[in-house]
Amino acid sequence: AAGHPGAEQKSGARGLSAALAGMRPSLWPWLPGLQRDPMAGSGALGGGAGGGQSAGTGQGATLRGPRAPLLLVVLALGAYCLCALPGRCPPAARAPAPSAAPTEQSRSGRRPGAPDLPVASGSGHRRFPQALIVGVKKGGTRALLEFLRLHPDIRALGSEPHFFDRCYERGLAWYRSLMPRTLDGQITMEKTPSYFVTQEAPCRIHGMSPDTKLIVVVRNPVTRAISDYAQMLSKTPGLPSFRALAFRHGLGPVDTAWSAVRIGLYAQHLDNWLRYFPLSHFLFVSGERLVSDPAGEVGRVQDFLGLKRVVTDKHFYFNATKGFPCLKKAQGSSRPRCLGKSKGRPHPRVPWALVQRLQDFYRPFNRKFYQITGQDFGWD
Ligand SMILES: Nc1ncnc2c1ncn2[C@@H]1O[C@H](COP(=O)(O)OS(=O)(=O)O)[C@@H](OP(=O)(O)O)[C@H]1O
Repeated sequence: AAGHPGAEQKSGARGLSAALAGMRPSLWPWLPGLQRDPMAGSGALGGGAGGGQSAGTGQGATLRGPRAPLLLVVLALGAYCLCALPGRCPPAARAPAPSAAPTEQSRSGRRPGAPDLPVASGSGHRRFPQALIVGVKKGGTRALLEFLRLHPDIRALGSEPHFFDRCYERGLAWYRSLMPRTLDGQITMEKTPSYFVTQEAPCRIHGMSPDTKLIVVVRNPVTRAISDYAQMLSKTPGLPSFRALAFRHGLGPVDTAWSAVRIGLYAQHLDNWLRYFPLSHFLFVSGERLVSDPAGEVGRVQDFLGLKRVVTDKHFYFNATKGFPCLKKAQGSSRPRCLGKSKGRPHPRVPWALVQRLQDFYRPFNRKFYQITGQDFGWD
């Protein structure tokens, strides 16, 4: 059911993606010793195209030999599997044309003269998103999207398409076919939190449209990591303890190879995005304020999108049972609605000493993030 939090597509087949993803380490000038790693284990998959290239590296001699067709079939199958495994990519609204290089016009998503895909039924056109919620996982991305959907000038995809991380081979025509129809002046949006930590995502999104507006919901990286772990635990009850995963050998240094830790290195991920987009294309939303003052944060997002502030405090109430703000009326309904059980899960208890160690670990990254964004998120 599109639009329901339960409809979100979550990670899968990570091993294959990880195996295919290329390694791109690069040193951080301001934090010597830390490397930028691919996010293969974090739900941030290095897209199949890159994977295909990695898998093919060094195979030049073989490709010219008699096994070349077999190898090509294997590579094509691998790339196909990355996007075709059940539950990984949402079905297209209708069969799209095979992937083709987009024209300048089709990239823009704003239909400057050239026709969009023909309208089969309903009104409006399916367009590329002009704005994306690109992260972060467990930041509050679902809440933000559901709040924004109340705005009449926003049409958003309910599920996470994972196009720029997992399904890129399906092509831009396929991606656009997933989008809801919009009338002129309406904004198309989608959210996939793993984009923020996907090495290839900024370049790919820039290729779709360099005008794309990018929204990042950030939350204290320590709480975020614990929230991430709570989600993992709900899916895999026998998981090792938080301590065992977050610290090497349970006692040693913080393990940045663990996705729940690595996702919180916001400054490091942002650095990759800033190679493709100027800072003015970003809006950073505080996950904490989204809970304490949802109308205020959604107000900032509406301003950023150039929309009238239609969603205001009159749309929210605080649900004491849930412990979160909820909507007085959900989109397309006259009834109140809170997010589902997967949002606002109880967190496992993590000893205070470990929390402190993680806070200390993240402090320089947080400071760098505040410095780049010009916003103090108050995590330290
Ligand atoms: N209004 C409202 N209702 C419920 N939950 C809310 C709300 N606003 C923000 N949050 C916080 O959103 C956290 C989940 O973040 P995401 O939606 O980004 O998670 S996901 O990456 O899509 O799985 C979720 O994290 P946990 O509390 O750890 O479950 C919530 O804290």
